[in-house]
Amino acid sequence: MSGNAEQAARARSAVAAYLQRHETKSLLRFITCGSVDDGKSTLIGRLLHDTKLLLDDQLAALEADSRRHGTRGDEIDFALLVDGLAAEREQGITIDVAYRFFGTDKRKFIVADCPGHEQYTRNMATGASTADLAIVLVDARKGLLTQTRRHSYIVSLLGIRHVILAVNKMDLVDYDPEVFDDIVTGYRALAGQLGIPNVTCIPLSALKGDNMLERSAATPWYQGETLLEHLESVDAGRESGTGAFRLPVQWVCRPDQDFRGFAGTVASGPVSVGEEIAVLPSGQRSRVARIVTADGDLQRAFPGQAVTLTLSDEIDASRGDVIAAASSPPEVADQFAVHLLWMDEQPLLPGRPYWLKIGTRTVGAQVTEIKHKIDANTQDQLAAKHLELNEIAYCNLYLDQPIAFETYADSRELGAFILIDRQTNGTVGAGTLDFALRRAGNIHWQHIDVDKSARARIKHQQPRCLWFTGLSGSGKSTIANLVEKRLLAMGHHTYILDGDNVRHGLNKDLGFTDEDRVENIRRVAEVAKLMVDAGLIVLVSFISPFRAERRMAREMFDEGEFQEVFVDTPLQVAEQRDAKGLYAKARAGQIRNFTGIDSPYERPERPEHVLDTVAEDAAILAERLVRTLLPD
Ligand SMILES: Nc1ncnc2c1ncn2[C@@H]1O[C@H](COP(=O)(O)OS(=O)(=O)O)[C@@H](OP(=O)(O)O)[C@H]1O
Ligand SMILES: Nc1ncnc2c1ncn2[C@@H]1O[C@H](COP(=O)(O)OP(=O)(O)O)[C@@H](O)[C@H]1O
Repeated sequence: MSGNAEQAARARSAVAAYLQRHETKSLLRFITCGSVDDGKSTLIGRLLHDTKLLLDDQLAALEADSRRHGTRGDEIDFALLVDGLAAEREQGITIDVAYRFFGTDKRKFIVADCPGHEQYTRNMATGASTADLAIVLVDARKGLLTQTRRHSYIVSLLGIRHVILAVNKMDLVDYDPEVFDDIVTGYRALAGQLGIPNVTCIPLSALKGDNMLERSAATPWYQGETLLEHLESVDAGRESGTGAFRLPVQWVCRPDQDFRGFAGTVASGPVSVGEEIAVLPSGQRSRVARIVTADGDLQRAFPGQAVTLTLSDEIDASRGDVIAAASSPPEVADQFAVHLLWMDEQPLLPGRPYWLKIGTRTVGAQVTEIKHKIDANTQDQLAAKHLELNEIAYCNLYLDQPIAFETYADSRELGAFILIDRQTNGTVGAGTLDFALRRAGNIHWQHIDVDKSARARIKHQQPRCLWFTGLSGSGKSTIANLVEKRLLAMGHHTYILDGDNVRHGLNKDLGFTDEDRVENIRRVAEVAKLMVDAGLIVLVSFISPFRAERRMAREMFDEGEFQEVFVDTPLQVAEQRDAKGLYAKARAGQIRNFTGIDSPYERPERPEHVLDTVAEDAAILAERLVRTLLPD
């Protein structure tokens, strides 16, 4: 195991042991937002230390560390306690969130601490996604800053309804109530704009301990709760929308013929034996026969419990389905308006296929439109064609299959999703479902009696899509042209879709930015699919520079129907040929985003055919390709 993995495993078992010890107390998860300069680390460190429930070994390590590196003489430097951030690798992405846990007589706490740096929006979103409350820290001397606004926006976006505005370093402004009041007035206005319903403002000095655990004599004008009092007493439980039973199926347990159980964690509930349920998205109904757990059967199960349900009817449900109360099942849809936070170095391109994971379900997904991106610092809405790392946008999202869902306002389990890159399997985005754009049931697939094989039969051919990819001037059009002539001579019914031609009509609105190329390929792949459905042999001749879109095109077709033909001509050679004079123009800076010059070409990894145009003549390559495709 790597150091990180070991650290993560240790942290997990420590968390589990801790939670068990404090089982009967309610749990508050919170996040702290602010920077080290605001005194964030000192605040968390003091909370952990002064509640005296800091794990002993952590404390020992801290005292040793402080003596070695501390900046405060013999005093313990609380900042050291939280600055060692645990790097967590989640789906291939490094997220710096440190989780700390502590408890008092009244409550147990898990605090997520995220770096406050501007670039770390994604870390903050990760920490905030499970939190019930956020402490937003401001330095009394500086007041509200751009980052205060950014943090509060992300807090509101992720549905946190309780904020403590911790006005820190009051000792450095002589505990002046006017300073505090001004900051509070400004923040209440901001919270109002962002729709954060519950805000509690506390004047503090984390360093001196004022109003942390005990009321400070230095702020006689403050009558409210101390920070710890508030954390212990606030009722920040998330009311789930309907509170109706939901269980996303994690796996189907089938040890023998007689037992079939659906295992998962109850997302909302409760659920009882005998209760009528519906399985979504199929809509089949049944009743709960048994609620099985490792410690025996239950009559009733509650949110957070891991259970296996058996049903009284033979019903098909698989991983990713949702079992729900039949009286109020979640909706089913395949198009949504969403808020999306982009977390990858590679930009988000509308039309590019990703995997979407929601609850236990994974489906194909595309952002069909970016409505606008949102400046997290100002909440201004800006036009955007793509999204960069840490950008947030309001988008339309389309899924390959309908899913059971709830809006994020109603359920974090069934209303929050992540996007996963299909090549790298890394998490590239995270978002919340705002509402369904189209109920899956509204547009039906029209059944047509005459099908692809009937159409192909009268043409005496097997419909195919020959997908030629390669640099401009590599020889795609030349060879496709020769192949078509040859096929026609053999009596086949064909059609060529050539980039240059299609860009004069169907795709004349598109240029050569990455996002326009993605859309260019998406459209031509859809057209090619229709033509194959019509029974034709289609030759597509597009640069199609990105693997993701060629893969998307491939996945639209049946097995063996799609044949990728890589016209493998080195850039140097294509540039030398320069049949259209475009390379010369690109080198002279007259054309921007030219493939191979200042726009990438991703070589195919496993094409069905590779044509070496340097070694062989176009006619020979075309002839060989036809013979390979149609050996008789
Ligand atoms: N910036 C830039 N980059 C690449 N190509 C350019 C550009 N500007 C114009 N052209 C001409 O457009 C043709 C490529 O269009 P495609 O639709 O095949 O391109 S892509 O698949 O969307 O990348 C391409 O045709 P081919 O040379 O036949 O490939 C060029 O003639
Ligand atoms: N072996 C070869 N295969 C294909 N084209 C070749 C070959 N050798 C030279 N060429 C020349 O290269 C150019 C390729 O242009 P074109 O077919 O329009 O490329 P693309 O469609 O990939 O942009 C043509 O002028 C063609 O005559």
